[in-house]
Amino acid sequence: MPAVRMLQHVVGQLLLGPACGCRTSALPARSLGASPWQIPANANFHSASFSETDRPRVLITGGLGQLGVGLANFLRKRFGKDNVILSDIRKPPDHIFQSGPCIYSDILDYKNLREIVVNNGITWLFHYSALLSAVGEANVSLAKAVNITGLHNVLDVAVEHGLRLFVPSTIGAFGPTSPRDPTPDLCVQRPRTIYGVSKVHAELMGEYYHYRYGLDFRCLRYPGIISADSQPGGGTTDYAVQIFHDAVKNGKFECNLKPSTRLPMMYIDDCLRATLEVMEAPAESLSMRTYNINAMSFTPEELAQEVHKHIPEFQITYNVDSARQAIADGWPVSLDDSNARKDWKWKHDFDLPELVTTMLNFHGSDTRIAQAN
Ligand SMILES: NC(=O)c1ccc[n+]([C@@H]2O[C@H](COP(=O)([O-])OP(=O)(O)OC[C@H]3O[C@@H](n4cnc5c(N)ncnc54)[C@H](O)[C@@H]3O)[C@@H](O)[C@H]2O)c1
Ligand SMILES: C[C@@H](O)[C@H](N)C(=O)O
Repeated sequence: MPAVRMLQHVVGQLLLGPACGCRTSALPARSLGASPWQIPANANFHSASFSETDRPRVLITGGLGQLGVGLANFLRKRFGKDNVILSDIRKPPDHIFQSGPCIYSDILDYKNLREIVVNNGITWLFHYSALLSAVGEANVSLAKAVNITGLHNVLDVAVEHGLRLFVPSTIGAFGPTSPRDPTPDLCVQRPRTIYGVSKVHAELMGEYYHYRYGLDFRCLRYPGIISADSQPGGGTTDYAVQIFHDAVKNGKFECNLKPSTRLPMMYIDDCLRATLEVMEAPAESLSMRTYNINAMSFTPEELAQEVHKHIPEFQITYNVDSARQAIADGWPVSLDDSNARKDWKWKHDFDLPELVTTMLNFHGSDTRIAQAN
């Protein structure tokens, strides 16, 4: 067989994969330089090579946003302070810098990402960098770069170094033509935000890399996440965090969504626990690689009523932001997370009353401290 045809044949076989449906181990071109078909004899790109008895060495990208610091604290309790590296392009406040390893990393810089993974022996990567729904619409070209090009860099580095990779998806990965109450794991996904489009892309690319290259990709679709000690980064569900700050500080809150806008929400402790649980789940228990997780759904009106039980003078007014409202109107009302509950025993702890009590206690005690000083 002439050399060129022989090469075409080899590449063709690699692209088609074995008839049995087993995973192929050809890597994307960037991982092996110019010759994608030169696979080393001892290549093992499955994270099964990672000994389950060892503690993972963790990198979190975009770690200085609403969720990353909480994730780092949570993982450090389990795996040790120095085994979890926070990274971001932002400068950390002193208390975060002193709480454990925290470094600069721009996910658009592939070489820098690879250097961090190699120099620190990273085995697990949590990819949190993103532009959220509202800020993404305000800067589509940056959102495309961070959410899509950044993801490509992370996928390639993860496959090249056999990492276990977690990428969060979102309720925003669904759109107005998806079934909305409840939204199943597998259904029409036609989001109308760049954020949603980039997250569907992330789900599909991660799953493609899993089946094509054996990447240990794991993904959860988070609801709107509510946290007490961190500020949200420009999403549509931000009102459900801000309401607690304003209720405690001013006794009133101006909401940018309509009173009847029902969305899926989750307290951060449940979100972080779900994230670790899916990362620690045995691969054979995962019947899919992207799961919905669900906790509670409420409207601004219902949230305000619950806050009112604790702060009787609390008042809510509405000044609807049409851009955010349009986004929220196309999102699910609740997620069907029965697959997560069945496969890896997911169960949420916080419903609306516990959420509100916890959030107000947190802010209330802060306020008392502030007044005492
Ligand atoms: N917060 C939620 O309600 C929610 C819900 C669903 C999914 N998620 C997902 O969880 C992840 C974390 O969310 P979050 O709320 O912490 O987001 P956030 O907006 O608060 O933080 C994102 C971080 O990414 C960083 N970043 C931006 N460009 C970067 C770059 N080029 N390189 C490295 N870092 C960069 C930002 O500096 C920021 O600190 C995101 O992927 C988000 O889509 C969040
Ligand atoms: C839902 C979630 O992805 C984010 N909080 C947003 O509103 O954009």
